[in-house]
Amino acid sequence: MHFVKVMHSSTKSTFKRAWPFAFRQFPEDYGRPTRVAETKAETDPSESENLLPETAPARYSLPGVLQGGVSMKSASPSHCNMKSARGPTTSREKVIKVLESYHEMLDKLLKENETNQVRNPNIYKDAAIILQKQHKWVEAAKRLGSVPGVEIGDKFQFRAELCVVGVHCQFERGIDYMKKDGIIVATSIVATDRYANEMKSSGELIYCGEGGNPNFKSGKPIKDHVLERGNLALKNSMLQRTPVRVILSENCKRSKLTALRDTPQQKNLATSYVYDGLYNVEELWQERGEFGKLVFKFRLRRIGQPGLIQGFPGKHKKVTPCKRGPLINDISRGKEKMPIAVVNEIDEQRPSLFTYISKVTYPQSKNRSILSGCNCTSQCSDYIDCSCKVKNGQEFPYDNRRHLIKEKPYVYECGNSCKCSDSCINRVSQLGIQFQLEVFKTKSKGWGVRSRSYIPSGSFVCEYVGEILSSKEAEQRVGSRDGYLFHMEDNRSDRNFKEEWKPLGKSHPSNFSEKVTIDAAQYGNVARFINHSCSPNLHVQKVIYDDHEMPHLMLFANKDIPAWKELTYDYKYRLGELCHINGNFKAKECFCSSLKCVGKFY
Ligand SMILES: C[S@@+](CC[C@H](N)C(=O)[O-])C[C@H]1O[C@@H](n2cnc3c(N)ncnc32)[C@H](O)[C@@H]1O
Repeated sequence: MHFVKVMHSSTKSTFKRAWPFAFRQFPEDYGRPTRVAETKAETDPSESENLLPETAPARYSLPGVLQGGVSMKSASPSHCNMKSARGPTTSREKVIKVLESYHEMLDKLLKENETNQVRNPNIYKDAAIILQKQHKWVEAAKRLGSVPGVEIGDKFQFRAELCVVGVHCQFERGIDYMKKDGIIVATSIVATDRYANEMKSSGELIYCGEGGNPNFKSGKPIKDHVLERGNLALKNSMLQRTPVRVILSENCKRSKLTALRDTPQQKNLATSYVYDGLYNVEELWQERGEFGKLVFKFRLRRIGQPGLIQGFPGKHKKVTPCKRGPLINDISRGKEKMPIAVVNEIDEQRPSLFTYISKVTYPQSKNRSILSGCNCTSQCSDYIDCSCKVKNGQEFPYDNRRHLIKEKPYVYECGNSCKCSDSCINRVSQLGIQFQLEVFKTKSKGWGVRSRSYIPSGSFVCEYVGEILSSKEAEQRVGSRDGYLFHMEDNRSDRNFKEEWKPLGKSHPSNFSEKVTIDAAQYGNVARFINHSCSPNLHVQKVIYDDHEMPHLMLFANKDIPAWKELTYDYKYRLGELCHINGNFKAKECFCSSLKCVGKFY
């Protein structure tokens, strides 16, 4: 069990509070987080971004009792002629009226904007703000519970429409909140498919908290989520048992009319928002997100209401390709920096048992002196004569983004005996896995591996880790577990390799003459699940960085790899001479489905 402390300060005093957070290790489940057993709600200092005043007392609508009594499911003005001759009287009519006003204002602003050279990206928000200033929004204050006149299934075209009808009064933030009895509680959330939100068919929503998201334009660093603002409000909603309105968003084709005014990028895709009713927050926990930082996850369950919409509306593929939750949250059991989930959408099978190890234990070198480290005191890139650079053929193998520049017989990274700093440009693969990998069940190749995020070409992905076997031991194991054997040939007799050592004015120590095999059947890491492909997106690079001479087998991306694409390498790398060791090594039918597939692999 371990504890994560989340600190925040109070507005009234400077006292700081530590919030204990518990994760239980399930032997069969590799660390599913526990329910947070906290009973006291906490206050948040920063509420300046709330758009509506909080003067009115918190009002509840009983779950299931929706006001207005109108059965129409579209609140869009173009679909509704609910106006009374005397002006709007029912809540539903008020909602429709304000949406009409919003669209009129938007049309006006869009027309004015047509002549401008630079398009105003805030036009949708501006239209809503003008109406707010004219006191035309339906609600004068934020409220808890359902909004009179808005029905489950009502669809909205713009985020700003949610504000004018009072369903969700934040233009950009996913979580809206208000003060109730001195503490902040969530009023509504918008679950978009941009973040790792997941809708379960049972009316259960796993919602990713806010903050720390990447901003590629500003280059701001990605941070851990903090228990403040919306995240704190959702936690308080759980403790106070207050309902939260849920709005689901989907990407959809824009209407022809709107598309006429769109920029080319906007033309095809737009988002629409569907009100899905009231939910209770049941549980929260922290986990590593897509970018390796800690994120808050909230489990919300829909309160029994009519008009249930199951799941995100329309096609909703982007949230996660796996509709079922992970079978195992982290198969490495904390041994990697990032958890590695195991998912299976094909059947009920779990991966067979093995011991997860994150490092290969190499025998100690007899010839330490030759591979001694460099003397650079800060970054090796600052030194022309860095001895590690010389070893690499007078050039660093990695560029400034730490991407491998080209495949080489061997790469020499700075190691323990080097004097340079840990952030040296020549330490890359030894830092371990940097992308959120996932083990998943494939249709025809057993388990496979994919990344939850995009991997740029040249990035280090993972090491092939397992037990070190001598040739003799390997021979004995061929046949029984050849699927996990990786034979490492000593190609230091290669011409290229000899060339690399010329600048050092000596020949390479060759006491690594023995052929070595890595067996990942019983002891291994995520790489043991990576399948073969005849047109792979990874390649194997031998990397030396410790003061022993044996190379590490490092897998690098050999092309840009989109998120969720299966990671593969060509098994020719791992077999070398092994298939000739004995006749038990049989070719297997290849199911890689690449156009270049040769039908078989070893
Ligand atoms: C290192 S394991 C890869 C993980 C394996 N799929 C699993 O379920 O554990 C190698 C084995 O995966 C299967 N495999 C890998 N690539 C394949 C491919 N392209 N076509 C068919 N089977 C493949 C073969 O059974 C092979 O012996």
